[in-house]
Amino acid sequence: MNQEHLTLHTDKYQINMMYAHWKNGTHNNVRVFEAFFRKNPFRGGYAVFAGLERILQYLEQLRFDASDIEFLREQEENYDEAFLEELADFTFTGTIYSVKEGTIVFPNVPLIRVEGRIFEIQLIETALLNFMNYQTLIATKAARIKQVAPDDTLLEFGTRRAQEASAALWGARAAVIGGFHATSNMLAGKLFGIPTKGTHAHAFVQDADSELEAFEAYARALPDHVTLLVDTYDTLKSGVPNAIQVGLALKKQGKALKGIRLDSGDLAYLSQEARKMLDAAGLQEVQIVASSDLDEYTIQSLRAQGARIDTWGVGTKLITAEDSPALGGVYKVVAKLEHGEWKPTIKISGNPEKVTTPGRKIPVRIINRHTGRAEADYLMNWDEQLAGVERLKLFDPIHTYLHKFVTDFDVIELQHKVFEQGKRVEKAQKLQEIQQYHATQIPLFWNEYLRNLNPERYPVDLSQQVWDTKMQCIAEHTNRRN
Ligand SMILES: Nc1ncnc2c1ncn2[C@@H]1O[C@H](COP(=O)(O)OP(=O)(O)OP(=O)(O)O)[C@@H](O)[C@H]1O
Ligand SMILES: O=P(O)(O)OC[C@H]1O[C@H](OP(=O)(O)OP(=O)(O)O)[C@H](O)[C@@H]1O
Ligand SMILES: O=C(O)c1cccnc1
Repeated sequence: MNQEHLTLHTDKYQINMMYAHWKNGTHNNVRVFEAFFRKNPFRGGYAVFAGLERILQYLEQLRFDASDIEFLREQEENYDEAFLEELADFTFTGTIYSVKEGTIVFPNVPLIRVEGRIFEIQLIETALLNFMNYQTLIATKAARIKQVAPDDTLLEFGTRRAQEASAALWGARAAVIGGFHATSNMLAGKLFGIPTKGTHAHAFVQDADSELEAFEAYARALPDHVTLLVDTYDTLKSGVPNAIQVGLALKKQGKALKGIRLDSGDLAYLSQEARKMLDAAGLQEVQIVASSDLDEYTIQSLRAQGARIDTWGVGTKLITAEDSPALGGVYKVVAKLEHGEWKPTIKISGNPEKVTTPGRKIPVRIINRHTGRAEADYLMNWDEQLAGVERLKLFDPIHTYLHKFVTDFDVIELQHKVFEQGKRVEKAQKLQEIQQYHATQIPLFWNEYLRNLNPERYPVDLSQQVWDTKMQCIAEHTNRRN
């Protein structure tokens, strides 16, 4: 995926702003933008950050080629030739700090901080949010599914229903970050090193003269990986008995039937009955795979009903994030470099939740040493220090009278440098390592913040300095208006 040319994968207004800055001589001004989201998806309590790898690949290839320049010339007669010449020499020279993929994250925590020339860092907003928002959404959905079936095998089956190819591929990768074990998408397997898995479709059964012949033919071809789809005609009267016949024949050859797949009907009842039939035939090792519009709700219900399902194939509802189809991540300017100093900048809104938090900030996670659990995320100014602080006041940034003190705590920095003056400084991490890292995040949080249904709001607090700066900025703007 390294070779994708996505420079014009941006909104026209970004290029218009670049042009207006260039025309007015402000294009070299250095600014800081932060990417964050305001509301958790799926009415949940958290999200799982993903999308960074694609953002880094995109930034590495960010050049306007001759056809891009020609297209811009055609699209906008106001663009000067000298501007287009400037674009021909464009490279990204900014510096970026980011949360690691797989990190459990919360609303209003800066996930990515981008610093550099406004000319460059304005351009990348659209693509950066596109990648972050989609992949974070899918990784989160996957994590929610993992939560209800932590010890079962989870297969990503969504490609045919995904919103086109990139979503299928990067969605499969995001699903693995959230805890899925394998994908049916072969290209995702090849590109990202994801294990691939597959059974067969109804078409293969319909193509043969009988279900049994289809099963036998399939087992002859792939004797080491036979999972048979048993619901084409009648699951319990035909599919399972035929699968058992093939399973017993494979056993005689010293091989084994790996599984059967249920794809319709009452999956709780059918899996229980199929389990009994397989066990009675001495095929205890045969696994039961289920698919059919599954998500965390159906899987949880099926498990509560005592379904005997070992492996879940999850497609549409995962890859399209069906019940929460977009994450509303935003990219906001928070500081300007003026005479060598970072000056905070704010966006005021009638909606208090949309007022931005100004300043070049560092997000940290406060871990209680006694419990080993996270107390809150804490946003502080880049030049603030927590080393030596013994008693830290945490207060709610909206209802400031709500506060607590923490005394014995560790501090985890959430962001690290991934791009430095235009050079990638973060190597691509193995996907399995990202998945493992994600898994190690879970015990850091009380279950009340992570549970799927009606979770508590995890505290994301501001340091006194950041809060004071915000109030000052609001006051300055209010005074200017009056
Ligand atoms: N025991 C169960 N409890 C709760 N939900 C179930 C149970 N069994 C199946 N489901 C879910 O109910 C839905 C059933 O879908 P639907 O009625 O469209 O048909 P189907 O049985 O899958 O058949 P077909 O695919 O032929 O349309 C699916 O989302 C499935 O995951
Ligand atoms: O249900 P999902 O979570 O999306 O999982 C993927 C679905 O894709 C296949 O169905 P197919 O395209 O053959 O159509 P179907 O819905 O009629 O089974 C498979 O049999 C699953 O049912
Ligand atoms: O391998 C399977 O069973 C599969 C793959 C994609 C979609 N549905 C099922």
